[in-house]
Amino acid sequence: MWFGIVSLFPQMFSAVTAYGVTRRACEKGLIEVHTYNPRDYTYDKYKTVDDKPYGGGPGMLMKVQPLTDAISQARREAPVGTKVVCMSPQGARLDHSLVTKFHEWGSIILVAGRYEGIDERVLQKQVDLEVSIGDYVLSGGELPAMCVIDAVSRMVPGVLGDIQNAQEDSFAKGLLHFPQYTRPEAVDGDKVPDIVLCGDHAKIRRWRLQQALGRTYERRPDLLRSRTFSDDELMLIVDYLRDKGL
Ligand SMILES: Nc1nonc1C(=O)NC1CCNCC1
Repeated sequence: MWFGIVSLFPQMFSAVTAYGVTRRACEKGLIEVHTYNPRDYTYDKYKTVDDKPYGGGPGMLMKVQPLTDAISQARREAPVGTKVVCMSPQGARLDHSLVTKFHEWGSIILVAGRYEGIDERVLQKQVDLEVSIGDYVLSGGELPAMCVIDAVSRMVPGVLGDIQNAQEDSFAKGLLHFPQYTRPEAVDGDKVPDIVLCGDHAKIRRWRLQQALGRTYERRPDLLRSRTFSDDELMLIVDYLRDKGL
């Protein structure tokens, strides 16, 4: 997977290239992260990348030319046809299906804006899709871009080492994750559920499915809206709710 990142703070991306799963993925050549700094595409003494908004208003906007030239350089180095995604609260919400789509693309250019925003003419002419990680405003698009890099990289075969992990990821199944436990078996009298210790993997799988279904029903019923349930799954949810006195 090829990532091109347009950002005024390329050093921030060491958070994904120098740590953990994504670091190892870079070292193994399973992912590539290339950065393009608009400030390197300025021609004035002060390397100006921002300016005041026409019509007044708070803050500054990122100027067209440095940003466009940085995106153009990313396009030149990217695989032919690589799409450009801008991280923005005005975008489509990032979810598992978008992450899957980005992985299927094989390459992506991510624009991480700063300041109040980006001149609309860049969005209209250069950006294929705006994507948001949530309904709140951050200081920059770098952290959202790193969320995309991390989530998409986990889908690349070999990155997690055990392909099952990605398939097991809760949202891969459209459900929240079941509760998980590790040693010790009891903490201040709080014991790991016996079912998890029983050694019967079929029973454990069934209990985990019930927990995932029940939790999703309780906490994120929106995720279940378009899901069709088997009779068995419906019974699992009913039993879950009964066990919790709901
Ligand atoms: N939420 C967000 N999901 O993606 N990007 C988000 C964001 O807040 N971006 C900032 C918006 C203000 N300008 C700097 C970038």
